[in-house]
Amino acid sequence: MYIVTAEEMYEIDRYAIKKGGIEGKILMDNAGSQVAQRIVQTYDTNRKMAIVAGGGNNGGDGFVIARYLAEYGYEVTVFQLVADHKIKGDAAFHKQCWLNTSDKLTHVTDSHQLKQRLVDFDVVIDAILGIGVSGAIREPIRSMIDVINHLPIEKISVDIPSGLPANDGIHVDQVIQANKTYIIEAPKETAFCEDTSIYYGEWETVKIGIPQTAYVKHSSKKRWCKKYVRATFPKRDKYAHKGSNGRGLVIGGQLTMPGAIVLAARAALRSGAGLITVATVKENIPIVSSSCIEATYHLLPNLTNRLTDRDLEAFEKIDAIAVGMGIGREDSQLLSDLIEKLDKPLLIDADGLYHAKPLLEPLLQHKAPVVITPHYGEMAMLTDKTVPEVKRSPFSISRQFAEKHQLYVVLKGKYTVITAPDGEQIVSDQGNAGLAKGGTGDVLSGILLTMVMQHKELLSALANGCYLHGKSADYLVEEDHTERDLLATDVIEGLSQVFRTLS
Ligand SMILES: NC(=O)C1=CN([C@@H]2O[C@H](COP(=O)(O)OP(=O)(O)OC[C@H]3O[C@@H](n4cnc5c(N)ncnc54)[C@H](O)[C@@H]3O)[C@@H](O)[C@H]2O)[C@@H](O)CC1
Ligand SMILES: Nc1ncnc2c1ncn2[C@@H]1O[C@H](COP(=O)(O)OP(=O)(O)O)[C@@H](O)[C@H]1O
Ligand SMILES: [K+]
Repeated sequence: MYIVTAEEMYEIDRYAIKKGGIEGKILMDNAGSQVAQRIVQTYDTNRKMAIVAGGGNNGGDGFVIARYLAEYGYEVTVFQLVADHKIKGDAAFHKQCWLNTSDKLTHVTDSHQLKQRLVDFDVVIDAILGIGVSGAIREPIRSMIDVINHLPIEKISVDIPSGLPANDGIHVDQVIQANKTYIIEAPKETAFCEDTSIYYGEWETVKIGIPQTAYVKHSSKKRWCKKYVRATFPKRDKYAHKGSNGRGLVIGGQLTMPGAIVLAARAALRSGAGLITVATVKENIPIVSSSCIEATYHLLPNLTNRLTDRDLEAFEKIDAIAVGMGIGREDSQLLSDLIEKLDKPLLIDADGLYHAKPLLEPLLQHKAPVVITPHYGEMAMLTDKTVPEVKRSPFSISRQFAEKHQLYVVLKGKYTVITAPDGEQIVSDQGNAGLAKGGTGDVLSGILLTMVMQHKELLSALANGCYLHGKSADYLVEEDHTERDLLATDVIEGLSQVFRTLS
């Protein structure tokens, strides 16, 4: 499934109209009829339907929905919230179609009037504003949205809750709080931003006949799902040996944080790595090795000094490195040596990200791919922004950072946004609030380390890793655990169930 910005959606519409030869009027008819069909499946015909229509094409969809719902036997009234001259083009065409068969059209000019009218209805269908919204919401629409939000009736939004922009990063002013949104064709960025997804209520997409090629050409973002995982997940070679499944190195684990590397190493092994070496301080090894006996160990005198020739020689055999889990924030030369002296794919997580911040220049010169896996707080630190700023613009901030520093960014959260250095993005929305616990990020790093070693294409490697992590948590919560008791170690054990569903 593709995710779009408003600009991309307009390009996609234009492509369907110009190249596909499907007229805008037909697309609008398809949109309205598809939404109406969904409504029919949810509500009895004795429910009174109010459609609130604005002046753009979203309002046009509203007129089409009215016509189809009336055909299905509902009592429908359209409340037109703008002056007649504002309704143009395809929307005016469909308004006329409605008027050809019905006289149920009421002009409403202020919010008091709207409130009085709507009290008699069971469901309000919000076709006020679509993806063409810009700037602060103007009166009287602003107060009308407020009135609708305060009415105790079901609210169904068409394409997007009115008032909400499609793109991330825009200040949200006044928005319909929908119970359900029928999104036309492709979800917009704001459906995957923590601050704005709430306005959509539940949502589903309706197809209106736009060809897939339009998305391939004009969208740079996908929502990752099982279909993509199956298509990109590497097959395990029957004749594989441990060397061919990837030799990974996990570096980290201060004396106070040995658990972080245990989780990462075990997750990497459970994800199918051939060999995992843990490089940590001597005192940690008895603890770590008793929890992860399959790994091998490399002693570091500390996590701050430069790497010795002996270290570098040992690391030469490695296919990829994950560094930073439980490494602490003391001044350290370790990361700069890994960047300068080894040309291995490098995944940097947790405290490693604090060490990476002053090394963004050398990281740009690193000969192998670099992946960073920040949560919102770490991303705010890396970009000198605040957490609310990152939350408001997860797509644009990740893209700017990935393009500028030529690295892969995995911005973790309820919606994890994965960005390639060329700006292509994937959203992974598997997982649940059971993952909101210390250690689950370390597990993700281990899984991603293995994925990086086993895939040819890195963006799908990272997306597949996030899918495995989230899906494991989802299965565990559906069966043996709850969001409350789920632990990071459980997520490692749950991986086998996810792998089974992929074969
Ligand atoms: N081929 C197409 O173009 C299709 C478009 N569709 C619908 O068309 C919508 C987009 O249509 P439009 O581009 O006409 O955009 P809108 O329907 O969002 O309408 C934009 C109009 O709303 C008003 N407006 C914008 N910002 C405002 C603000 N801050 N305060 C008050 N009023 C404001 C302006 O008068 C502006 O012209 C989509 O969301 C979707 O519902 C569907 O019908 C499917 C096909
Ligand atoms: N509410 C949530 N829904 C889905 N996934 C979540 C949620 N909260 C956290 N996660 C996931 O859990 C992981 C937490 O990582 P992180 O914050 O780095 O934890 P830690 O560093 O403590 O191990 C990320 O993969 C994130 O996407
Ligand atoms: K709307």
